[in-house]
Amino acid sequence: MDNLWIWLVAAVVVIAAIAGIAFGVRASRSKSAEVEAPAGEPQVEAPKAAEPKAEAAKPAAPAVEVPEPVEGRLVRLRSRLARSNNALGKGLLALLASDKLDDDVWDEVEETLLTADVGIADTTAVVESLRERVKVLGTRDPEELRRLLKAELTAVLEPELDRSIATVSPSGEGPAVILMVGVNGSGKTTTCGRVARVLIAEDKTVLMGAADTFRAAAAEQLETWGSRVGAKVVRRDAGADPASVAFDAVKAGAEEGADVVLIDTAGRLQNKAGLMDELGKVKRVVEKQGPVAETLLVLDATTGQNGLQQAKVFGEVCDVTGIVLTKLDGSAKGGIVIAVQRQLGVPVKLVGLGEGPDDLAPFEVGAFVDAIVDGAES
Ligand SMILES: Nc1nc2c(ncn2[C@@H]2O[C@H](COP(=O)(O)OP(=O)(O)OP(=O)(O)O)[C@@H](O)[C@H]2O)c(=O)[nH]1
Repeated sequence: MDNLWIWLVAAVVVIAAIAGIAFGVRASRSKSAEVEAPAGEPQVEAPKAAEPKAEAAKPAAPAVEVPEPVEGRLVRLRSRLARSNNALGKGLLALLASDKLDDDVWDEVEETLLTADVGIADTTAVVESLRERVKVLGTRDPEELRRLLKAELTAVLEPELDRSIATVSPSGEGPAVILMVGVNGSGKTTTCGRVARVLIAEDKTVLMGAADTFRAAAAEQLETWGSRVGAKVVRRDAGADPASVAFDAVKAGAEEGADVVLIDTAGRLQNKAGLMDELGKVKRVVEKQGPVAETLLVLDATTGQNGLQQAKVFGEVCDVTGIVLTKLDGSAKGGIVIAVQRQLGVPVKLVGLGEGPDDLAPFEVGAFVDAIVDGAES
């Protein structure tokens, strides 16, 4: 009997020990699972051993961005324009509000416009017309003076010019080809990427050609811009003939039915004859497949008079149809918009007001003048 009790107790102890070990293992498993799951994230079930490995290793497809709508961009970026050109509007309004509007004051108005790079001919035109109207109306009311100043600036900015970006080929067939030209560092590659976003926001299909084969990083930079919005980029090795890359890009664009092909070219100094000839060749070769729809000259607004000289030389080499003024957010010389339009006889179509992907805005005369004159108050 005693032996039976001893056997019974021993059996209970053994069963309890086995149950304890099993429970311990389960508890520690679930604990380690808890530790592995990042805080705040839902716990994901561990993949079953039978699942194929390749599936787990597959990289996630990059998300395609939806660019910001184009309409109203300049209004959104107005504060940057007003901030960089605060002195211009403020200075002009302060002068017009002087007790006595005599010759000295008008000389100062002229000086302020010239300092903002408005250019001699337009400065003279604005001052003469403003002076005449103030005299005829006999007004000294600040609101009336503000209105007159805005009207004069608007008039020299030629609001009637067509500032749209061509998205149809002049031949009516194949993609509209847009060439991006300018000196080194003016922002051509960035502008190519940002124009692609502008066009994609307007439901166009875009392909880009990396014909800047001179700067090794330019093609990669362009590919990054393209991949963000799902636009294909045609590129070749560094040092390849830019004209042949441009040709291939236009061909690929035609084959794929793209609406627009944007060609990024290498930055060139306007006084380097060889490079300028090369640019002419890019254009000629592209035109074997059809006329170029648009040649956009990308100018850095901070370069002032030098930018005007660039505009002149590029205008002679490649028939510029529109100007993109970049870095206006960093320039107090917003008057360059007026001067460069006058110099080339073609409109400023786009302005860059920051380094963000959607900080490129269609140029609107009204919003620009408002930012410069009214921005002075903020
Ligand atoms: N603040 C500001 N920076 C800009 C703007 N547009 C371009 N940039 C900057 O200007 C720099 C030069 O731009 P890129 O696009 O590389 O110039 P690029 O003309 O292609 O240069 P190259 O290939 O050397 O001729 C970059 O750091 C851009 O982010 C703008 O509107 N505002």
